[in-house]
Order: sequence, then structure tokens, then C-alpha cells
Amino acid sequence: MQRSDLKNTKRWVVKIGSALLTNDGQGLNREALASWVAQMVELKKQGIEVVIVSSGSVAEGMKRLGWNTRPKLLNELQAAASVGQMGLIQAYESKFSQYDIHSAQILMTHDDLSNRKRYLNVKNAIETLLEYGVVPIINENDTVVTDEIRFGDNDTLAALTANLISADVLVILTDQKGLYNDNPRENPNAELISEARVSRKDIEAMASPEGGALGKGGMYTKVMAAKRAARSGTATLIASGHATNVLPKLFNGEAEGTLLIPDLEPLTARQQWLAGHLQAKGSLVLDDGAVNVLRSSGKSLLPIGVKSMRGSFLRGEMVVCFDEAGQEVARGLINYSFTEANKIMGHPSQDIESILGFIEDESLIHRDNMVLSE
Ligand SMILES: Nc1ncnc2c1ncn2[C@@H]1O[C@H](COP(=O)(O)OP(=O)(O)O)[C@@H](O)[C@H]1O
Ligand SMILES: N[C@@H](CCC(=O)OP(=O)(O)O)C(=O)O
Repeated sequence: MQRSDLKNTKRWVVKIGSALLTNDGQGLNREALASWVAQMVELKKQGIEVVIVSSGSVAEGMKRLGWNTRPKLLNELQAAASVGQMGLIQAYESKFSQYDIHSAQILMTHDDLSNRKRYLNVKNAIETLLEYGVVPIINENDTVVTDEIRFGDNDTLAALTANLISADVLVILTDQKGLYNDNPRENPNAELISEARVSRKDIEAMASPEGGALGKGGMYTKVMAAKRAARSGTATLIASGHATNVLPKLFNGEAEGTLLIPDLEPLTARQQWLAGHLQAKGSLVLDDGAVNVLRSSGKSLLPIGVKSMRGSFLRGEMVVCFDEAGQEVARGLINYSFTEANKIMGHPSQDIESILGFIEDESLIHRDNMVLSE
């Protein structure tokens, strides 16, 4: 993938961050929003299907409620988000309708994406909207989230959306020109990176989790989002939403922002869904033999290879597997509850029935329900 290939892509997810959407915390920057809509209309004319992931509800809600600082309490954030989401959607809707284009609101929680049935429902709904030429506008459903089921930042939500619909391109528009080799807010000599392969280890260290006053996650979550997006073969562009005509320029292959080239091995659709489970209910520590088998021969995890476990999980819930040095090896859906798994760990599978009095499966995590970590 290089910039000149961007012209030949079909499906884009465009993420517009809080730092960009607001006039320094004073509600939405409507002029800028109108300009991005005009640019997305240009993309649509070129045959691109566009999905927006837009932040801004909390900032707009703060303005409407007369609050000067972002609330810390969850219930106040939820109140601000629900008031502000009205204004956010209204702003997009009124701009797109000037071009006779319909837009649609989709509010998601992490729970929606970790339930396989609901995940497929969202996917079908978004794809149907695209077939009808509608522009879906996605945000986290802040009103119902608790800390356990939140994405936390919209970069992650945008990457999961890119995986969900197998987007070719994820554009993350923010308040900086792109990814710098150091945080430009703190280091005036930081240099812009025009292009990097997403597998490069050093890019994570360059990206600080410190963002602006309104944004969440800073550049770190953007780099992690690019890695996640790469699992569906999606290329990520991080660019400034203030740059004139930035989206058509990117489409034309111009050297705006940072291109993060997807060079990680793509995962199957089901593995992407598994990898998208952000919250695990427990962890297992595996012995070296089990780690080798998982990494090299693509087999299921048997109870005999497990040395210890923590957490509280039920059958079918997500757990993370570590090696003895604490390195993540894989994650997957476990076939036994914590109490059951605790009894059978370290034992051969033929003993499961005599220990528990029943057998669900000879494996603790079946290969089809597991994804190896990077
Ligand atoms: N290496 C880096 N390159 C560019 N920006 C960085 C870097 N490290 C940290 N940042 C910070 O990340 C901020 C953007 O993240 P954030 O405030 O969360 O924005 P958004 O709301 O668009 O997601 C920038 O304003 C910048 O201060
Ligand atoms: N969903 C919330 C906050 C999400 C958020 O700020 O994320 P980001 O734009 O990645 O910094 C909103 O619309 O205000």
C-alpha cells in the first residue's frame, strides 16, 4: 500500500476527534464541520463509501449546559453527552441534507460488539446504509456506558468499526498534522512522520497518551487503532482536520499527515471480532509447552498446559493467556467457568469427566475461539 493506491480504495472510516470538533471547549466548530462534510461529499462523488466516527457530544453538551470544564463524574458526562449528541447529529444532518444526502445515527457500546449476534446486526445495518448511499455517523453510546463496557476513546471505536466493515482506509482527523516522533505539544523540535509500517515497534513509544484538554487517549490510542485496523488490511491516515481540503488531498495521494501501512498479518473476520473484545474476565498462565503449541502448531489450549489462573469468568467469556514471563500469548473464549477450570487445570483432558462429573469439551479454549497476540 502506498499513497497512490488510496485512489483505488472503496470504503473509508473517517474519525473526527474531540480536540478538533470543538472551539476550545466552546461547543462545536460548525464551520469546520461544514467543510469536512463538503469534503466527504467529494469523496462520495469519487465512489467512496464513507462512515463517520465523530466525537463532540460531551463538548457540545458542556456548552449547552453552561459547564466550563469536562465533568469527571460518569453521570454528569452522560448528561452532557446526551444533550450534546442532539446538537452533534443535528449539525451533520443539516449539512449533509444540503447535498441531498441522508445521514444516520449509530450509538454503540463495547457490549454491542462483544456479543456476536449484535456485532453482526450492527455490521448488517451499516452495510445496508452504505448500499443506500447513507452516511452512518457513529459515536459511543455514552448514556448507557459504565467503565466496564466503554471503549474509552473514539480512536478504538473507529478501528473496531473499520474491522467490522472491512474498510480500506481509516482516516483519523485530529488537531496535529499527524504522528510526530515526539509529542509536539512538549517538544517543539518534534518531526512529522510521513509514512511508517504499522508493525514498527518504535511508533508506539513516540506516541504519548497525553492529549489536549478535551481529547481522550492522545496519539497513543491512534497508533494502537492503526494496528488494530491493520488486522482487516485497513490502512490508517492520521492528519490534521484543519488542513485545507485534507480528505480529497489524501484521496489523491498527496503527502498530508502520516500514512500507517498495514503490514500485520490479517485476521479472519471471526478472529477480528475476538481480538476486538477489549475487556477480559480473567487470565491464565501457561507453561512453555502450551505456549509453543499455541504459537507454532495452531492447536487448542488444553487444561494440562495451564499453571494458574485469576479472575472470575463464566463459560464462553473472554480470558487472556500469558506465558510465565507475563507476556500475552493469546486471548479467547473459555469453555469452563473459573471454578471448573481451576479444578481441571494441570490435568490431562481424559480426566475432565471424572473431576467435574461432565465434559463440555476436551479443550479449555478451542482454536476457533482463540486469537494469538502480536
Ligand atoms: N507523537 C505525537 N505526535 C502528535 N501528537 C501527539 C504525539 N504524542 C502526543 N500527542 C498529542 O495527541 C493530541 C491528539 O490527541 P487527542 O487530544 O486525544 O485528540 P482527539 O480528540 O483528536 O482524539 C495532540 O494534540 C498532541 O498533543
Ligand atoms: N464519545 C465522547 C468522547 C470521545 C472522545 O473524546 O474521544 P477522542 O475524540 O478519541 O478524544 C464524545 O462524543 O464526546
